[in-house]
Amino acid sequence: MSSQILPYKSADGSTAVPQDFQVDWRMGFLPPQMPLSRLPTAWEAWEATLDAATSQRFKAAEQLAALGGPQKFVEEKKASAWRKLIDKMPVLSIDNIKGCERELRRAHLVLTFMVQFYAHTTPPTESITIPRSLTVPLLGVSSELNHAPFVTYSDHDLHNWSLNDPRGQDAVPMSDNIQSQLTLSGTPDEAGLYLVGLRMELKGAEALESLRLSTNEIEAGNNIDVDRITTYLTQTTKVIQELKGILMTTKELVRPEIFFNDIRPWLVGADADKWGRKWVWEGKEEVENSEQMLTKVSSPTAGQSPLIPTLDAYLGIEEDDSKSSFLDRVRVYMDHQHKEYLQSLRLRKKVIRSFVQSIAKEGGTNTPIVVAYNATIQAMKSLRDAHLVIVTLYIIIPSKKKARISEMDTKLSSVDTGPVSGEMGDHEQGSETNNEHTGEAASTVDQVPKLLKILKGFRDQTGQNCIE
Ligand code: HEM
Repeated sequence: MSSQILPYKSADGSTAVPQDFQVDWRMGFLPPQMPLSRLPTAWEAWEATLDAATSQRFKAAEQLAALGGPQKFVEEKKASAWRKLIDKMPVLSIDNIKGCERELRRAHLVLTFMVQFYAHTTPPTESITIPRSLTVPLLGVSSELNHAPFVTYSDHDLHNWSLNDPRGQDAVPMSDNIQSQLTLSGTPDEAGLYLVGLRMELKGAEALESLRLSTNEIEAGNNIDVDRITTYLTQTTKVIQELKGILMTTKELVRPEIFFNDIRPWLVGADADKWGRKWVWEGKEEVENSEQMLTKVSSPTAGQSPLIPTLDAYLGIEEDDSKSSFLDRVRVYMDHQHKEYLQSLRLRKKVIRSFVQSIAKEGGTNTPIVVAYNATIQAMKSLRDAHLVIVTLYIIIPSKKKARISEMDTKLSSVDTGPVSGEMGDHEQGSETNNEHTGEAASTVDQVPKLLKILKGFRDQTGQNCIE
């Protein structure tokens, strides 16, 4: 497949030719080549140990907290046996995959999934110590990739797919032919969750291309074809409307209670442990710059996708302080080329918007290009409306329900089944906002107004960018 790197201007506005920003005209932020489904045999120990975890369908400690009796005992025993395998696993060298992007991406996915299995099957009464066999290669791989040493949207979506029919790469529409490779919970709902992201990335690539072409034409500055740019904007609007439709298919593919109870607990960050434990990373001192890397350990979220912020940036949507600080927080989890690409667009002058504004000044807001631009802005606002519906269904309602149930349990029972005394106060790495990603019930219920305020703020601010 041919891959085209998008033209790029550096932050100071000078033209620069990127070596590789890994943005493909057809795949958008997905890699144009199918991600590896297995590492070479030298790293088979990792693949086999991950297989052992996925095939046993472990339950996370948070899920087990709701169980009792023999079932809980059996679950804890089988996960503990698996963790012992990891403890004994040798520290495999990554020297032979240095410089090999696909191998490094697969290694990052495999290692971060094993870290999540290891940490989240550790009973609440024990501390979480990620063994050297995972810490050292994970930090090494992350350093090579210049990526956070934690599971990110880039892992579970961008670099976690295969084609149902590899021969149908061109014959079958990609979005019908694509599926995710790995899940943590083993549920079809988790595969569905990742599929929605994959389909949005694929569809979104079409809008990125239209906006790139518009920007280039305006920047070139000679004989700008206003009708053509109007058409590009109309095409972009249509794509954004389709993105909304894809986002809403979450309701068909993912059951809210499965998301909240079975998927979410596996995706909780190291800075948001339910029992306030601080994760220990054994062997981290063996890897240069590990302390700095290990500050990037928050829960993954589709908010880490560069797609929507890149569309915002191309359209010149204003960022207030809240939006800027949100983007600054999530961009550290993006693939570094995507992060740089997004950053360059955010810092660049608003090429399309300024052009449309200048036409509106002369010709008024009924000019076709102004009408087309405003329709695109409205479509972005409407996409955010749909996202709010999803957040309400998948996080807000279930977290309120869970909080109600635990409140009733507390009233009914005098037995404390919660954290071991003394553990709660040790939440050193935590931050208020980190739980928002996965909707950690106990705290999210208190944070619901804040989360809604932020997301509604982003939605309303988008709408205010219509040219009047
Ligand atoms: C069940 C599905 C989803 C849930 C529960 C969900 C939840 C959330 C939450 C809680 C936030 C705000 C807090 C944070 O990330 O720290 C957020 C933000 C965001 N999410 Fe989602 N999300 C879902 C699917 C998606 C998908 C598929 C996309 C698109 C690729 C997406 C794009 C975004 C964006 C761009 C933001 C930043 C806010 C904005 O720009 O308006 N989300 N999401």
